[in-house]
Amino acid sequence: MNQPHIVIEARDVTLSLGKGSARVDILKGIHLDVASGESLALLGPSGSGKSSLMAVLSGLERATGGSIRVADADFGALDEDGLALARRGRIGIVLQAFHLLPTMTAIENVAVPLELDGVEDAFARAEKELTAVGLGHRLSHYPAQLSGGEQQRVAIARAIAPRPALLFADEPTGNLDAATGQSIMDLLFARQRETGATLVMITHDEALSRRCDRIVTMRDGVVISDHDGDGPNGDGRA
Ligand SMILES: Nc1ncnc2c1ncn2[C@@H]1O[C@H](COP(=O)(O)OP(=O)(O)OP(=O)(O)O)[C@@H](O)[C@H]1O
Repeated sequence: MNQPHIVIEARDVTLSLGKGSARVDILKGIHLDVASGESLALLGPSGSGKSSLMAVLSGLERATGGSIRVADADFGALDEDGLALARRGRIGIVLQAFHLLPTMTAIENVAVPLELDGVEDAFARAEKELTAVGLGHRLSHYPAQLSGGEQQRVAIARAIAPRPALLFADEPTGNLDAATGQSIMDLLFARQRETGATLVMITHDEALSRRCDRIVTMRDGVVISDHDGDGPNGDGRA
């Protein structure tokens, strides 16, 4: 069998903020390989460093030490512009607060970033993505006219529309009721598998984490466990 392609390679990654007595060591030597197409849940108590790890792996924040390669880009060797370019089209992010632009309709929220990236059929693609998440009848609605679950579906469509190799999600169901959260996760997993994207998802929900191929647990800035979940590429082994 072929070796899986590694899309995230983190080696001894550290993140410290502040200087002198104000210095806080947030990530204390993270070693992580994530294979293409894998879904990975990041679990851990509040303050354990999950969001910080996601920020450095997605190129939003620069690690203090160690090395990070994502989709064959060496993040340590890139300046801010290079990091922005490396993220563009390769990395999609879905956050707990949906961060839709309130003055734009659903279709504009998805299409305008595509247009800025030079995609020619941006509106046609946005319509297709919104239809795929069940919002074909809500294209011209503004975020304020949509429910929380619908807004999160727009955010998912927007993150997936550029066909990123990597999808990061930070508690994507945190603001939704249980039933809506469940349907959003069904959708996120379905779209992730259809597009072959790798998914890294922060969650506090252990049941949800088990739906991923792999569960990585952090505590106090380090990984304390890494095992298979029940997702199609994991086999449920502890
Ligand atoms: N800008 C900052 N300056 C100082 N400390 C920070 C900063 N950002 C984060 N921290 C600290 O780093 C630690 C890790 O934070 P992080 O947000 O990554 O944790 P988390 O596991 O995602 O938590 P949560 O589940 O509550 O979102 C926390 O102790 C936090 O207070």
